[in-house]
Amino acid sequence: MSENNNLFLRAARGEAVERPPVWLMRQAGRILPQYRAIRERLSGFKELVETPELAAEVTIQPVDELGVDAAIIFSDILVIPEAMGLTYEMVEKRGPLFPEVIRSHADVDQLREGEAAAQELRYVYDAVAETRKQLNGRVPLIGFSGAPWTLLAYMVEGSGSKTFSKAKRMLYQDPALAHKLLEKITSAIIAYLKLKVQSGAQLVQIFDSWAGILSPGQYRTFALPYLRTICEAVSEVPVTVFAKGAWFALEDFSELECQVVGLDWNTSPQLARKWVGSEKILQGNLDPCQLYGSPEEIALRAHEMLESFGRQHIANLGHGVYPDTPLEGVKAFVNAVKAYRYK
Ligand SMILES: Cc1c2[nH]c(c1CCC(=O)O)Cc1[nH]c(c(CCC(=O)O)c1C)Cc1[nH]c(c(CCC(=O)O)c1C)Cc1[nH]c(c(C)c1CCC(=O)O)C2
Repeated sequence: MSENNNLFLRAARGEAVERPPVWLMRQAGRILPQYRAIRERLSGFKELVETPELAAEVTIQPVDELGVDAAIIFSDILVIPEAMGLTYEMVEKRGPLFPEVIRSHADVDQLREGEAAAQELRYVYDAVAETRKQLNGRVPLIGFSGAPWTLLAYMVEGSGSKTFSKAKRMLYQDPALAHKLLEKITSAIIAYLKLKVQSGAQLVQIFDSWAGILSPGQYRTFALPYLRTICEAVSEVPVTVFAKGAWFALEDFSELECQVVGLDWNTSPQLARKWVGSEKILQGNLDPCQLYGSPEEIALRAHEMLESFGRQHIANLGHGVYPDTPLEGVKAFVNAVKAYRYK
């Protein structure tokens, strides 16, 4: 079947579409039995990320299995810290771990930045090119990166955390050090995203997963200026900014040079539209836990969501799909969106 579906890109560019496109954050992963089968054969998560043929294979799995309108390249936001010089480990059932973390100006001085960092990630560009080749126009391919603040959070904290208090402590005790690190991260992200686009990524999404733990003032100081720089620098393709928990910054996002703003489930579509303004496309935002419900209930809630967003919308969950979500629930969501038509 060689169907060419560019609904997602048309919607992201603000063109008129017959229904909203649908995809899910974290669609390539443990919800799919096909993914788990490949994962079990391998030494670990990093082997999958660093082998372009395998990364391409799992990137395309949700397109085949779920019928989503976009693919997102299988990788991780932590490849950037690693390219800068901080190796990460993915510990089974516990998540990311950085054996070495950033504590001082000397630590930051040693990190690679910009093009030098981005050149370390050849395996990602190869995976993007391979995926585009195999997709052969079926659906557009999304590239992504972590946002500067979220990457700083991992590089200073060293692992996931409820509070990220070590990372936040740096913002209060040594803001100059934080800014120096954020600048280096930002230059690496920009070079990385440009190479990803050159390799075939057709839209890029910036994940600011830990936006919601900053106060509005801190977000304006330590996150927004760097997001602005990235959005201005990456003008080749549409850009999506997804800052989880940052409802307080939605008004600021209206001024970013991005086309799409991702929303978590804590924000109502109406309020988001009011704050973000009429220009941008909104993406989201069903509660991932809704997919534990019955298929009928999921279809009903998806329909309600689509009605309250109206046009200029890309359907998604409000965060990544949880690994233990029944496939039946995921499919009920995707199919409900695909059955919808704008009036
Ligand atoms: C914060 C963050 C990370 N990684 C990512 C984010 C931002 C999105 C978000 O807020 O959820 C982004 C990411 N990570 C992964 C993708 C792949 C593409 C997709 O969305 O389908 C994407 C877009 C694969 C992955 N990244 C990871 C997995 C699971 C690892 C496995 O297969 O064993 C996958 C499929 C591991 C990972 N990677 C990360 C954590 C905290 C973990 C452990 C928690 C978990 O297990 O989900 C860091």
